[in-house]
Amino acid sequence: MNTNTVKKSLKDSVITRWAMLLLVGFVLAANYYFYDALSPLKSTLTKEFGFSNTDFGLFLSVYSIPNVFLLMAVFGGIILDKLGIRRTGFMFVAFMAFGALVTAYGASDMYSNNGVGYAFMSSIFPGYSPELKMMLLGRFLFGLGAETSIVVISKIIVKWFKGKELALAFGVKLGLARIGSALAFYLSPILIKSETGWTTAIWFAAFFVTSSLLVFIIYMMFDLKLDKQVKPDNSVSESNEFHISDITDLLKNRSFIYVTLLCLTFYSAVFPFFSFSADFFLNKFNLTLEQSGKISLLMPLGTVIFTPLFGFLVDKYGKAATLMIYGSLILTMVHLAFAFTTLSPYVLMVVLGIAFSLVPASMWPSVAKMVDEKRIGTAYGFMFSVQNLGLWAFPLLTGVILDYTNVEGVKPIDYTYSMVMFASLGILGFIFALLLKREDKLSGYGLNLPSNSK
Ligand SMILES: C[C@H](N)C(=O)N[C@@H](CCCCN)C(=O)O
Repeated sequence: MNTNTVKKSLKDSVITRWAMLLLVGFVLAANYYFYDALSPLKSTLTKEFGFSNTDFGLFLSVYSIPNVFLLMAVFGGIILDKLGIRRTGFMFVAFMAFGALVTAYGASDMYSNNGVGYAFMSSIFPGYSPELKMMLLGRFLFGLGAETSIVVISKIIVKWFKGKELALAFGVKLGLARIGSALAFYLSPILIKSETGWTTAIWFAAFFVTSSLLVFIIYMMFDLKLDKQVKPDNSVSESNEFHISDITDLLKNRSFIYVTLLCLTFYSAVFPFFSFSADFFLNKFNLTLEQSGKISLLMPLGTVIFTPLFGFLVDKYGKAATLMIYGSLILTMVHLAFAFTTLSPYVLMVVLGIAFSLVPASMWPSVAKMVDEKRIGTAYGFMFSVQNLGLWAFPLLTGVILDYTNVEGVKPIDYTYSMVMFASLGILGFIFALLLKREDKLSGYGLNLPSNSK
């Protein structure tokens, strides 16, 4: 045998590694679809179950509770680095599917007609409707699974693409996720009119997530095969002891702290805004639900094109740290324009899509430069838990601000103060992006260098 022969593995095949990306991209698209599927239904939920703005904010934010207060994304990341991709991925995608089904059940007639759990939910916290409580439980379980499954998928991308087209792969993966979001804003307003009743929109979303569990199982077979090729002794394949120093080392890394704070502020100005956006356009521009849903979906659709494009540019030319600064600045300007002008929401949503491509396409691959691959699950998990603090607090705060600054039942709802809050988050993100770039000159991680030069 020629010992100089370099053994090729599955990940050396371009077709196989991009096919893997499509598989996990499907799981991610289902995840994002469900996350957003109920946003265009805000007014329907008010009509059917009497949801207030705050109730709706609570429903959105409960997704983040397991990740912030139980540190599930951190534990998920640690479990991932210890148990490996297959076991952790299966477990958390299953949680996500179960949570989605429970949410749909909570909105269904089956449940309202004294179904399982109805009597119990009616007996606790009587100030809230039993439907809201069951849906909150479902979204809680969904959030518990969804965030860690994104961490798992991120590690899968690093596993197959590190040293190759990493930033492009992250960009395409995010593009697939955003197709899920865009589809939600397009399909939900259509599905609520279905003959089988408005809850069809939620059941469809829940079955989409459930089907992604099957797709993940297919991915697991390839993952196993790759591990057998790369590490013949599979028994030790991805096992890794967790040390508390894994977290303390991260906390001592200033670049990591700045990127985490940027992640917190930037995403808090995007996702919570996006969840309210259909209702915002409907109220500010006096549109129908379908029209406003179509404006909302322009942002994720824009990112489908721009995120892979910026990912490709970051791989080739670098400049990730600089692009994060531009992205935060554009985000701030768009929110100010939403607050104080009547500029075309179509144009502004596309511009927001550019901002929402610049930062993710540069930020996530940059983390892989700061952290050892063996600890990438812990690092992403930590970032997600911090980020979820914002994804918990800001939808809730948006709902509270709306209820506080508007008279109940009076239309149109005024969103100005909420938009100012989102713009302020954009400014904070801009400051953290500047600090990150300055720190990079000292740390030498080379965030502004092309992907294959580090
Ligand atoms: C919401 C979720 N925690 C998140 O941050 N999603 C990111 C993608 C994260 C990819 C991490 N490698 C997004 O931009 O959607």
